[in-house]
Parts: sequence; C-alpha cells; structure tokens
Amino acid sequence: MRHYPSHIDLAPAQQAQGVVRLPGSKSISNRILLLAALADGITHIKDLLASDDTDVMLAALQSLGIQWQQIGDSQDYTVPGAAGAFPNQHADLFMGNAGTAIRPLTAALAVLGGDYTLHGVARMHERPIGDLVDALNAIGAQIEYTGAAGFPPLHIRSGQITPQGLQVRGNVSSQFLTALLMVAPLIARQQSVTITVVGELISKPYIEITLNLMRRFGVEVERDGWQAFTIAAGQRYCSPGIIHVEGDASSASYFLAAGAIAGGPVRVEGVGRDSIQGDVRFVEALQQMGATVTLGDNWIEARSNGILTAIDADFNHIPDAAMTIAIAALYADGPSTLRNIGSWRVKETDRIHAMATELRKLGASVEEGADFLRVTPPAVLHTAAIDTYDDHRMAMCFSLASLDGFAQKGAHVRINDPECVAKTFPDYFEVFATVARSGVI
Ligand SMILES: O=C(O)C1=C[C@@H](OP(=O)(O)O)[C@@H](O)[C@H](O)C1
Ligand SMILES: C=C(OP(=O)(O)O)C(=O)O
Repeated sequence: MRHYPSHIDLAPAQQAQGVVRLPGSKSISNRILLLAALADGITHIKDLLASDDTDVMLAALQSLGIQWQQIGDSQDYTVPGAAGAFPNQHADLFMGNAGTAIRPLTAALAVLGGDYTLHGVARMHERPIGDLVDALNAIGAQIEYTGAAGFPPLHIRSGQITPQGLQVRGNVSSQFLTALLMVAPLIARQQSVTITVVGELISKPYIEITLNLMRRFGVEVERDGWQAFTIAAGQRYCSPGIIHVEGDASSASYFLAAGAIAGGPVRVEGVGRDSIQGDVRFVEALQQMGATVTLGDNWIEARSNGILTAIDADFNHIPDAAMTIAIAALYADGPSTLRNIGSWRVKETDRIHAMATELRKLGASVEEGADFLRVTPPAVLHTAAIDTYDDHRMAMCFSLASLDGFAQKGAHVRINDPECVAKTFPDYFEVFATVARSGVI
C-alpha cells in the first residue's frame, strides 16, 4: 500500500523543536525475530519495528513454518520457537532489500538443511554475499548462485556440515560475521565452534548487538578481541520470555541533527545512554560539531549553540548515522570530511556517489573518494529536487536541508520517491513535520 505521493515538498522551517517517539530498531527487531524462531519456548516481543525490512523477515519465518502472531494492531508479537530447526524444509523466500534478513537466514538455512531459494529486489542482487557463502560452503554447506557469482539470488540445498576451521572476511559487511555467530550454536552440538575473522572487520558495534542478543537468548560467546569468537558446545537458544525492542538509534540521528542544526531542543524517546546500538555514538559527532546533547535512560536531546563546527573524523563504527553528518556538514563553518566509509558503496545504493550528487544540487562542493567524502557548504543552499535512489536514508537525511541553521537558511527541498522510507521508518515525513512544524507544505 503506497503511503506517500511521488514527491514531497519541504518549505524552509525556522526551528526544529519537539519530542519524537522512535520506531523500533531494525537491527534488534530482525535479530530477535530469528533468535526467537530458533529458540526453545515462546518469545513475547514488545515494540517490534513495523517496516519493509521486518515484514520480509516475518513473511520468511511464516514460510518456514513459524506461526508467529501479532497482538491486535499493536507492535507486540508472540513467536513460538521451533527449537533449532524450521518446520518447512522447502521455501522460496523474498528478502526485499533487507541485509539483516537475507544474511542471517542464508546462514541458518544452509546449516539446517532443506531446499530453499532466496531472492530480493534488483539492488539486493547487486549487494555482495560472497564472503558469507564462501565461509559456509567451506564447512560443507551447499549454496549456489543462480544469478551473478557473489550475489543473491541463492539456491540452498542440504550439505554435510563439519564446523571446524570456520572463517570469514569482515571488510565488506559485518553482517556476515553476525550471520555465522547467530547460527553457530546450531552447529556446535558436539564440539565447540570458533569463528575466525580474516583481515579487517568493519561496522564493529553491530557485532556487539549480535552478542548481546544471543546472550539474552541464553548463548554465551567467548571472544578474542575482534579476531576470534568461540561458542562452546551444547548451548541452545532459550526464549527470554518477554523481550523489548529499543527505539532505532539510526532513525534518532535525523531528529537529533535537526535539534543541532535548527535550535532545538529536539528529544527522541526510546533510546538512551544504555542503548546496545552503536549508532548512539552519533551524538559524539554532534557534540564535536558544537551541539549540546543530553542523554537520559531512555531519551536523548540535542540543541544548537550557534553555527556548527566542521568535522573531520572516521565514521566506520556508525556507517548508517554517518549519512546524517554529511547533511549536518552543510551547516558547518568549513569543509567536513567523513573517512573510512567505503561500505557505503554496497548498501541500498552507492551512497558515496548518491550523497555527493545530491549534495551538489544544494550548492555544496563535494569531493568523492573511494572511501571518503569531503563536503564544503555553499554560501546559500540552493532549491533542489533530491533523488533518493530507493534508499530510505537518502530520503530521511535530505529532509534536514529544509531547516534554517544559524548562518545558513534552509532550502526549498523536493524529496522524490519518498516511499522508500518504508524500509525502516514508514511514517518518517509525518514525524519530521511535527518537529519542523512549518516545514511541510
Ligand atoms: O548488522 C546490522 O544490523 C547492520 C550492520 C551494518 O551493515 P554493515 O556491517 O554491512 O556495514 C548497517 O549498515 C546495517 O544497516 C545494519
Ligand atoms: C545498510 C542498511 O540496511 P541493511 O540492513 O539492508 O544492510 C541501512 O539500513 O542503512
């Protein structure tokens, strides 16, 4: 069901102020759904994210025979766990463009056995999965590419798994290691399993989310830094009973940046200082740019202190929220550089190229490197029609260019194809309008 028209026009808004209740975290929602499906017992999930990415995970689990139930119209679900094996051994699964669905499910289905096909939208078929397939096939899985080698779609058949010497490369996506960690207890029945990371690992905080949630479902992982992860034999996933999904820290970045750019205060609720999501560290970048940020147990608030200070920093640990910094850079007192963001090239779109192209429409000078972006703000933001490349974060980030900063007036911004926000935040523009009240026409 389409929610938005073909474009949304945002008029300049003088101030951002208000309180936003965040939708649930995508990373936590999809991990919990899979762990609950694999666990012993019934899991009661509170505040699951409602979005395209969670819909594909829910639909896939249903096709695999997991009879989850939504409680009325709420975002609370019950998931009866299948105790380490899916009831259906044959399924054709549509994965949309959800990395957090296809990567862990590929690993689970490959080690559990059966006959499965996994495919997604056109862009999903351009997003790499080769490092994960190599790791799994090396221990006896039977995964074939039915399109281009290294990319979905995939055909998975039953293999003979001998889980010794499991290793994976981590420099393209941390989701490959997450996928192997999540299925490791399923293959560590008799003997412990060690996963060795080959070379550099990117997006490290997402591994902490994985380990934290595995622990909530009763599985402990011993680790040697970021190099090796060992799952002792005989551990099973057990339902924690009730589990609550935190608000999404990446989604929080748009509202916190709004407060930092255009006065504030803007408060987000649902995530706070004890969050398990690495993207809460986005606030450190805002603070470095001169904003005042206050953190509570379950809320974060940002406000401006005048023109933002330009930033030059490594954003490898927060690749998603870093896109928001590229827009905040339009309001800074000089050029900002975002470093070590090479993974942007293999996400919903080539985000380095898309970001550079669209920032230039607003009048910025942008230098695009293999793994960095340098943004020099223009004297005056230009009126622009922003293309979104079917990337939710492009649509959400660029809404911020409609805000008045201290030295920079907000632009008239047209967001083309805003529907793409459904990937993680289906009513983003309604919520944005409550903060930038005069901004939506
Ligand atoms: O594990 C996760 O939940 C995610 C990991 C990150 O991906 P990479 O590890 O590919 O950078 C992030 O960009 C993505 O939105 C969610
Ligand atoms: C990279 C993202 O998604 P995915 O989980 O599909 O990798 C994202 O949400 O920014």
